[in-house]
Amino acid sequence: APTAVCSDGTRVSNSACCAFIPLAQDLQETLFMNDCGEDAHEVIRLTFHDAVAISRSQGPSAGGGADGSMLLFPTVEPNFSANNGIDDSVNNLIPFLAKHPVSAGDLVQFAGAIALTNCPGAPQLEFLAGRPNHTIAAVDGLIPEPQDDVTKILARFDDAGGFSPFEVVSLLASHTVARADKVDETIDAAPFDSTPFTFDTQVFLEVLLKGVGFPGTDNNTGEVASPLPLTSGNDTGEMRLQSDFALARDSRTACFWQGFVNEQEFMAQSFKAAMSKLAVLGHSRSDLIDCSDVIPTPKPAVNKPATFPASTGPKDLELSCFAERFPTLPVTPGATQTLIPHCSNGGEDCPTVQFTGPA
Ligand code: HEM
Ligand SMILES: [Ca+2]
Ligand SMILES: [Mn+2]
Repeated sequence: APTAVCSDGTRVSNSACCAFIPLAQDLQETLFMNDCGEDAHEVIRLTFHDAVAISRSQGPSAGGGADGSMLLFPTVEPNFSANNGIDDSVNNLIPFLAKHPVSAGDLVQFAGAIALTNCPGAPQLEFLAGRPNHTIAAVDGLIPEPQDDVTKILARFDDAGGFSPFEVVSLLASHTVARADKVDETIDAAPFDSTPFTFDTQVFLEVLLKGVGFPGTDNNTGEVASPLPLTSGNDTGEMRLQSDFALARDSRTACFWQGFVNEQEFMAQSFKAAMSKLAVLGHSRSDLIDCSDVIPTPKPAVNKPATFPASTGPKDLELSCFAERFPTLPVTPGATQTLIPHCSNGGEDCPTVQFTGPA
C-alpha cells in the first residue's frame, strides 16, 4: 500500500519515487511525444547497450552494467562500433540529467520503460530506483553484434548476467519496435518487422519467412535477405539481422522463437521478466527501491492476430522447431508487397521526431 504523498498529490510506495513523476511527463512532452516512434525506439535500444556492458568473467573493471555509463562518459562508449547510432539517444537524454534529480543509470532504464508505454502491447515494466552515479566507462567488445554467431551471442548474455537462451529470445521481442539506421548506411530506419510502432509478435513470424531481397544495398555486415524489402522514398523496406535469422533457426533457440508467434501476452510477460533482470545488472535488487508504481499503463495491444503480410504465406515459413506445431494464421491478401510506413501516423514525414538525427 502507498505510504508517501508527492508534492503533486500523487501517492507512491516510497518518497524516492516522486522525482520520477515529473520526469515521466517531461520525457513524454519533450522527447517521445507519446509516440512509439524513432526517439522511443532509440532509448529502448539504449537500455540494452548500457546494461549489457558488464562481464562476470572479466570482473568489475570491464563495466558496471545498468549504470548510465553511456551518459556519464558520452565520448567513450558511444564511439564503440557496436554502439553506432546510440549517440542519438545519449544526446537526447543527457539534458534530462540537468533538469531532474535522478542518476544516469536510473534515467536510462526509466526512460526505456516510459518509451515502451507508448507502444501498443508492451508490458508495464518493473522499475527499481537508486542506481548510483559512481561508475566507470565499460570496455569495448561487450555488446552483441548482428554478425555474431549464436554460440557467441548466448555466451555473451550468459557472461553478462546469466541469461538463459529463453531469456535472450525474450529480450529480442524488443526488435518488434526497432529499425536500423547504421547496418546499411544508405537507408534510414529500416524496420525489423512490418509493424515497427506496435509491440506485437510480427517480428517472430516475419523473421521465420524466406528472405527474398534487401531494402537498400546487398549483404551488409550482419544483414541477410528479408521477406519484405520493398522500399519507396522514406518508406524503407524490412531489414533482417543475421543474428535474428540465426536465433530463429538454431536448435537451442528456435522453439522459443517460434513459441512467441501469435502469443502476445506470453511474449510481453517473458520480455518483462527478462528486462527486470537486464535493468539491474551490476546492482543488488535489495539496494534499490521499487518505484514500479510510477510507470503508467502502456497502450493496450491491438486486437489482431499475427498475420502473414501481403505477398507471403505459410509456404514461405522456414521452420526448424519440430517439437511444436506452427499456429494457423491469417494471410493478408495480395501478391505484391505493401510499403511499411515510415511514421506511426502512416506518413513519410514524422511530426513526433523532436531531435535531429536519422529518421
Ligand atoms: C543478439 C542481441 C542483439 C543484437 C545483435 C542486436 C542488434 C541490433 C542492431 C544491429 C540494430 C540496428 C542499429 C542501427 O543500425 O541503427 C538494433 C536495433 C535495435 N535493438 Fe537490438 N540487438 C540485440 C538485442 C537487443 C535487445 C536485448 C534490445 C532491448 C532489450 C534491443 C533493442 C533494439 C532496439 C529498440 C533497436 C531499434 C533502435 C531504433 O529503431 O533506432 N536489441 N539491434
Ligand atoms: Ca512490431
Ligand atoms: Mn533509429
